Amino acid sequence: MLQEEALRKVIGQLKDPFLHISLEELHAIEEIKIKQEKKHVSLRISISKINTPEQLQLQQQIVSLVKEEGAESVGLRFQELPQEIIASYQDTNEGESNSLLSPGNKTTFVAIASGKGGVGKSTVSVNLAVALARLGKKVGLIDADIYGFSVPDMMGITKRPEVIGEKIIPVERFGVKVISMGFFVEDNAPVIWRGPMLGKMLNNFFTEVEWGDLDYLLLDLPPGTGDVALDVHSMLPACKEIIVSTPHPTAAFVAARAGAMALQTDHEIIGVVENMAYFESAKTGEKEYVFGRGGGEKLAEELRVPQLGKIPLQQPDWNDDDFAPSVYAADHPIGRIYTDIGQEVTKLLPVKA
Ligand SMILES: Nc1ncnc2c1ncn2[C@@H]1O[C@H](COP(=O)(O)OP(=O)(O)OP(=O)(O)O)[C@@H](O)[C@H]1O
Repeated sequence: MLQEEALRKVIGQLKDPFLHISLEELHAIEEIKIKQEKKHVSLRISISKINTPEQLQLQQQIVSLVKEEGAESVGLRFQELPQEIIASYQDTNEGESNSLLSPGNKTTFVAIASGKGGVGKSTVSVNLAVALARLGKKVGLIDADIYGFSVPDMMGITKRPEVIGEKIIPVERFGVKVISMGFFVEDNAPVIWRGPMLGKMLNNFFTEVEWGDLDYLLLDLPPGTGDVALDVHSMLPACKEIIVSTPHPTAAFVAARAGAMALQTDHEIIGVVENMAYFESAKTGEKEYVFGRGGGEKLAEELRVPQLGKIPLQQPDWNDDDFAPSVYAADHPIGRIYTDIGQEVTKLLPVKA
């Protein structure tokens, strides 16, 4: 009697002729159908390149192994492995050539920084990433706020990244490819690692993650001017920066410190976003400047950069079917402001050809 499990085992040991990785590891055996009475086995197998002499050779090996298991006839169909899986193995085989950190890479890095916590830096990072994706750009987002990761929850991500071969596949949400420390700790446990380990973790986010082609990779930095911000500065010398502040003049003063550090490390600041700028009454349309006024202007002036936008105080309309607590819909007034900021970013930092 022909057994599917036994067939999977013997075929799984064969290797993809180009990647030299076993079919089992590649999850390449897509389908096995057995007709016991006719002793017929039909198979569907994925490989990295089809219609080649190597495919023919593999075909012969499979047919003879299946016959050794007792089959009298074998039907075999090949299909191509998904591109991201092929790329993930090619990357590890060909070293760092496709890495985001390699010199020829066309991705523009944009770090979102703030002088202190709680000003809405993560909210801005998430919504700017979504806005750029809505504008048709290929966007990645690294939640580099390694101690205080919040991006997965904010975007309503419940999945965890898949690991294929030696590569991590980012989770895609609203068209944005996301990686967060939150994916790699159990039960929301706080992260107590220190400097060097964190630097390594961040490095892994660049080298071990299969990002594919990206126009923009946004980094939600931890607040302040700590280790991780420094690591980003040294790892990504060409990284651009957006500074988020609240309108209070003191907040702007603290944010200027993050700005000063960016300048010291030659990171170009492209602009300032003032978050929680005002509260607009739904009834009268009157604006109340709850957290003060003028901080964004002051900061922009001090750093000699434009203000990219002012975001009022308001929560997104939560949608129970597609819950993402911090993502504003495209037609929400704040969603539109983010689209404008996204457009401004694409003008200041055009996609590299
Ligand atoms: N424009 C806004 N209107 C209403 N609530 C907001 C706005 N921006 C941010 N918030 C809320 O403020 C809180 C802090 O925001 P967020 O986590 O983005 O700040 P953060 O600067 O990244 O903080 P931390 O650096 O401490 O992680 C969150 O609860 C968020 O939902």
